[in-house]
Amino acid sequence: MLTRNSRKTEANGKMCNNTDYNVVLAGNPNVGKSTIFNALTGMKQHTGNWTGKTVEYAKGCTKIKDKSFSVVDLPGTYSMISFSPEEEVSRQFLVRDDIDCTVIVIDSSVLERNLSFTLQVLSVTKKAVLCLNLSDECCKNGFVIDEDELSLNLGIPVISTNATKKSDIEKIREKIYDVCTEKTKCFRVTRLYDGIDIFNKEKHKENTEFLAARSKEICSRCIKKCGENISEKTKKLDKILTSKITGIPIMILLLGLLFWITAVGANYPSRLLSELFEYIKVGLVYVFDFFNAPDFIKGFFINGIYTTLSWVVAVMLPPMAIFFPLFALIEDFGYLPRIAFNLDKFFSKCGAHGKQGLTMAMGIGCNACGVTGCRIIESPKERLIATVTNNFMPCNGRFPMLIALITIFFSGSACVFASSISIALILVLLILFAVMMTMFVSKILSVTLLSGERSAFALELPPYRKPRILKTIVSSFLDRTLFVLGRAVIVAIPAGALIWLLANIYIVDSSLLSYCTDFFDPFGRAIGLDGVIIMAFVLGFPANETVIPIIIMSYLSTGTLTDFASYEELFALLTQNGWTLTTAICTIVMCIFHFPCSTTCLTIKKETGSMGWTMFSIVMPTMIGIALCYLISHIM
Ligand SMILES: Nc1nc2c(ncn2[C@@H]2O[C@H](COP(=O)(O)OP(=O)(O)OP(=O)(O)O)[C@@H](O)[C@H]2O)c(=O)[nH]1
Ligand SMILES: [Mg+2]
Repeated sequence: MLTRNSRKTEANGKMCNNTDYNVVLAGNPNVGKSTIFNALTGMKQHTGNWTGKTVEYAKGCTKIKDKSFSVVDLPGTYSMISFSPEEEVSRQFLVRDDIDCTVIVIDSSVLERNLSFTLQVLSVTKKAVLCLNLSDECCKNGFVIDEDELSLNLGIPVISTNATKKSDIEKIREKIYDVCTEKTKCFRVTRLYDGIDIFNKEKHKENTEFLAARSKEICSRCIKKCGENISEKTKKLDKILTSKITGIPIMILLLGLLFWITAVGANYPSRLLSELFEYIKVGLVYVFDFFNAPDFIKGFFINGIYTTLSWVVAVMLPPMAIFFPLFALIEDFGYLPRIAFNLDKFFSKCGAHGKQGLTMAMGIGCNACGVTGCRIIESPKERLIATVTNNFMPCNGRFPMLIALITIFFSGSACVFASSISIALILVLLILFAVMMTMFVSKILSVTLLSGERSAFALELPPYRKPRILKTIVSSFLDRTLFVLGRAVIVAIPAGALIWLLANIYIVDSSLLSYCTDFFDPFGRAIGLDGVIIMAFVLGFPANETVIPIIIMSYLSTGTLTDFASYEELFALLTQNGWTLTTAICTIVMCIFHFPCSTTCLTIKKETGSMGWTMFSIVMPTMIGIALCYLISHIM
C-alpha cells in the first residue's frame, strides 16, 4: 500500500522477524483496531471515524515482558465469508494456523451485531481475546456488559477497553501475553455451533440467521441496561447534517470555513518563514563568498537548490499544517460518512457509488491514498470509476499552488478579511466544479466503458465522537504534514538543481532551458499557457509541489526575484513574463485537470492491475484540462 502508513516496518526498535508469537487484530469496521494497533506497536496506521480506512493489512511488533510479538492490523470485516477484496485479506489471515492469538475488537455499544463475526472467528481458533472496545460509549448509551458472563459463554478472556486510554492498552497487552503463553486457557464452546458448517457459501443466508440468533441469545444473558440512551444526540445532529434541505449547504459552508481558516492562518507563518529563509540566504551567500566559491557553484546551490527548497517549505508548510489537522478533526468527529450520504443521490444518478464521496474526500489529502481507499467500494465497475476520477480532487501538493495563484490574481482587496473570504469562496467553487466534473465523467463511464448494474449503497453512519483534539492535531502534523512536506523536499532538491543547470548551461546563444521551453511554447500558447508552464507540469510529474518553484526558477533565469516567497514579488515576476488573468485561470484549471503524480499512477496500476486503465487515468484528465484551457483562452 502506497500510503504513509506502511513505510515503517520496524517498531519499538525491533524488527518483526523471528518474534516469539504472532498476534492479529480483527473485527468489524470502525471499532478501534488501528487505534489499538498503533498503541501496541508505536506505528501510525490511519485512524478516523468512518468505516473502511484500513484496506490492507499492516504489520508491526512489540515486546511484552520477556517475549516479542508480531502484530497485524486487519481491514475491518463484517463476515469471514468474504465478499470484498479487503474482507478477503482479513479472511486469509484469520484462517492461518501460525496465529497465536486473535484479538477480536468489537464495538461494545452494538454487541449483538459484532458477536456474529466473533462467533465466526471462534469457529476457526480458540486462542483469542475479546476486546469490548469503545466501552466509554457503551456506558453513555445506557447499558453495561457482564464481562465474566460473556467470557464463560464464549470460552475466551473478555476485557472492556477504551483504546484511547493507556491503562486499557496495558490490559490488552497483559491478556495477549497470557493467551500466547497459555497462562490463560481458552476453551472451545462447541454448543455455539451445533455442528453447522458456517463457511458453506451456499448456506450463507441460513448460517447468517443462525449466528444472529446465537448472538441475540448471548446478548440477552450478558447485557444489563442502566440509565438514559444518548445516541439520540447523534440522531438529532444527523437530522440537520444529512437533511435534504440543510445537508448540502452545511457541507459547502464547512468546506468554505476550512479553506478560509487555511488561507487566513497560512498567510502570516508563510511570511515569517520567507523572511527567515531570506536571512539564511544572506548567511549562505556570506559563507560561499568567504570561501571564494565560483559563481557557478554559488548559483547552483543558492539560486538552484536553496531557492526551490525555501519556496516549497515557506509556501507549502503553513497551509498543510493547518488544513491536515482540521480535516483530521472533522474525520475523527465522524462527518466524512455524512458527506458520502449527502452525495449518494447525485452519484447514484451518475451511475457511480455513494462511497465515492468518501474516496474523493481522501483524495483531497493525497490522491494515492484516495485511490487505495477505493477498495471500500465492492462493485469492481464502480470502484474503477472512483479510481480513475480520484485525481480530479486537488491533493495537498496542489493546494498551495492554487492558494498562491488565487491570492495574487483574485483576492485583490486591501482588506485582509475580504481577501481571505474571496480566496475561500473561489476554492470552494473550484472544488464544486471538480466534483461536478467527477460526476460528469462518472456518468459517461457508467453508460459506456463501465456500464452495468449499480450496486446498493450501504454505509454505516457511525455515532459522532468528540475528537481527541491535541492528539489529532499533533499526529496529523507529524504523520501527514511532515510526510507530504518531506516528499516534496526530496523531489524539490533534484528538481531545483536540474532546472538551474538547464537554465545555466548554454549551447550556442541559448540555455538548455530555453530550448525546452521553446519546444513547448507553441502548444502552451495555443491553450492560454506558455512553454515554461507546460514544462513545469511535465517536470512536476514526480510531485506536484514543485510546479510553481519550477516556473519561478525558469523565469528567474532571465528576471530577478529577491523575496521569492512574497506574493507581490511573485505577481511582478509572472506579469513580467507575460502572465495575464487568462494565463492564471488556465494554469489553475490545468493544476486541477492534468495527469496524476507518479505515486498516484503507480497506485492506480497496482489497484486496477491494468496498464490500460492507468493510461486512461493519465490521458483523460489531461485532455479535459487541455480542452478547458483552450476554451477559456479563446473565450476570454
Ligand atoms: N471514544 C472512543 N473512541 C475510540 C475508541 N477506540 C477508537 N476510537 C475512535 O474510533 C475511531 C475509529 O478507530 P480506528 O482505529 O480507525 O478503527 P478501525 O477499526 O481500525 O477502522 P477500519 O480500519 O475502518 O476498520 C477513531 O476516530 C478513534 O479515535 C474508544 O475506545 N473510545
Ligand atoms: Mg483500521
